[in-house]
Amino acid sequence: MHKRHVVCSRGYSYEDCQATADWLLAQAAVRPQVAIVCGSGMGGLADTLKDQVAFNYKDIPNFPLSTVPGHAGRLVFGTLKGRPCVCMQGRFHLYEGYPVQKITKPMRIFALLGVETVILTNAAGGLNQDFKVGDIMIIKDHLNIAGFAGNHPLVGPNDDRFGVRFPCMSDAYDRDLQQLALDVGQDLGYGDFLRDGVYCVVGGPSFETIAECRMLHKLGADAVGMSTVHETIVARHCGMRVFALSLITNKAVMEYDSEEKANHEEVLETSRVRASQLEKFVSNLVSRIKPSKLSNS
Ligand SMILES: O=P(O)(O)O[C@H]1O[C@H](CO)[C@@H](O)[C@H]1O
Ligand SMILES: Nc1nc2[nH]cnc2c(=O)[nH]1
Repeated sequence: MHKRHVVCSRGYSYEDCQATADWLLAQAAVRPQVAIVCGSGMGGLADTLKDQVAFNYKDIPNFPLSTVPGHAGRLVFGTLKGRPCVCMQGRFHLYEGYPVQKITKPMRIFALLGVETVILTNAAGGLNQDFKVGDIMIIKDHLNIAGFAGNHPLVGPNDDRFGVRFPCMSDAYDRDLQQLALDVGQDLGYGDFLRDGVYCVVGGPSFETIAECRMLHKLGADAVGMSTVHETIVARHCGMRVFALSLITNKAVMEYDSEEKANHEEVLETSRVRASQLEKFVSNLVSRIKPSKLSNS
């Protein structure tokens, strides 16, 4: 094989991830069981953690930097309803110019910190015509269009210490956690705006054309965004359970006579409106997740 075809693992290797995990373990006393990734405008989730120890991404060795408005760029350790957690206040996206291995590296670091469950949140455009702006969609499956073409986070040499070469993805989103989330949503009185569906990731940063929205909907997607799927794949590859949700921040434009135009300001505004309900939803969910091993934090 020619050299230029080899995906280099420098910067993303097991040893690189271990070095960052060791640095974090030396700085923070909390031993997180749950990791939470905040979607666009949802960084307030991290502020709900108690007894916080927080790091700016720029101060964490070998960590990427956040460049998107609504993604602060802080890793926050603390407890949520007594459960030790770590929260990414700001995630990384392909369109920021990072290789897919880099945007997913935090998942591997979380696994090495001892995290068992990852909760991924995102802002997404609603393709399902029954969805309304402000709905919360529990993700039951995904479409990884970029992955079909080879832009996949597990491309490159496989390190068996993380996981197997060919991981299964038919159980990517933990079914027990989906049911638990439905129960939590019902208990909180969120039934009217709680949905489930299929999330499709695109590369971005442009929002979709009308023809693209129609195509994605026909392919079976209920919501579209530019994140989450890569993180799910890497988290599952290294053995963590995944729960993911989309906040439907805007309706995908599907008609040529529509005056609607997708924009990031509307995305952030919808996140702001639903912020406190999302925070309640996630903290109640976290408090009801059963740890598979006892914590020593
Ligand atoms: O997926 P999150 O990080 O919530 O962000 C979503 O919102 C941004 C577009 O407004 C894109 O980055 C899209 O992926
Ligand atoms: N690709 C994409 N990402 C989003 N994030 C929030 N809304 C949207 C959307 O309509 N499309």
